[in-house]
Amino acid sequence: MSVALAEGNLLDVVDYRGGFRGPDGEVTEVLAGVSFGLRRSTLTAVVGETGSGKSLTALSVLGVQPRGFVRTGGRMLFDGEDLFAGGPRSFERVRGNRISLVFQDARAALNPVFTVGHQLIDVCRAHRRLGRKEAEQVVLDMLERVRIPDPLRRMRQYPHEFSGGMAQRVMLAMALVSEPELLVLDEPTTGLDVTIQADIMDLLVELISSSGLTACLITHDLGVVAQTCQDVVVMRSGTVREIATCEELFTAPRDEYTRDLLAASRLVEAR
Ligand SMILES: Nc1ncnc2c1ncn2[C@@H]1O[C@H](COP(=O)(O)OP(=O)(O)OP(=O)(O)O)[C@@H](O)[C@H]1O
Repeated sequence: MSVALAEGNLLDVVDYRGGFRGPDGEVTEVLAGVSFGLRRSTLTAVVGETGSGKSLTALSVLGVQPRGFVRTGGRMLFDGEDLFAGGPRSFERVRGNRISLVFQDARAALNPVFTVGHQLIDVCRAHRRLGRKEAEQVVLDMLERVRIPDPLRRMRQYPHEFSGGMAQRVMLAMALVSEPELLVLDEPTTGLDVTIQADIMDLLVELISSSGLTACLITHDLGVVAQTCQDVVVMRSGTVREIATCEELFTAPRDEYTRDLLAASRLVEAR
């Protein structure tokens, strides 16, 4: 599926292709021409069955594809600049800075030997020119914004002292402390209790709308998509099957695969 580049998109993924090299040296394509755009200040969901290429696409936006992945074509236009054309340096310049990633396993992403405050302050100072005291204040404010109770005490604690939901809030704070323009969220609430998932999604929606962020949410949960997202990209087998506004997708899906996906999700809900 091809898309016209829309004026004003923060990110355009254009005919992005790639795969993994097998023992015979041949590349087996798992992304077979992915194209979609992210409108500014909009939350876009990327949905699709397991193995459809959602995570690989998301990781590629940050230039952190898994070892063995080979790009065979396509462009990644961030704010008009083709990140691939500039090589690894282009990705290094924007990663963690203008583009942040939150993924599923928050505690695995935190370093167990440093306090949470120490890690957040380090990230803050790596991306913003702030003195230690100023960075501490920014981190404290951010922990409040992600609704961590008693943030000053929490800053002195280690990751193992945080529950899964609280650790995910810390990851959100870490992603936001550099004031990114684009936030990529890869299954950010999978593995958490249902009520905590809902809390985190509420928080995300509030942060996104209050800060004008552009965000891309990879998820299996169509219920979450219906409640939170404005745009939806449906992927299957390394291709984009449908791009629609959330309203269009749920009321008048155009693609047969989208209709199957919606029907399967309703079956799960009905159980
Ligand atoms: N490191 C790897 N080595 C080989 N193949 C891989 C690797 N990572 C992903 N793949 C393959 O690439 C394809 C796309 O994977 P990807 O993780 O992007 O799917 P996904 O849509 O995010 O799935 P899920 O919803 O299960 O996370 C799959 O067929 C997967 O098996």
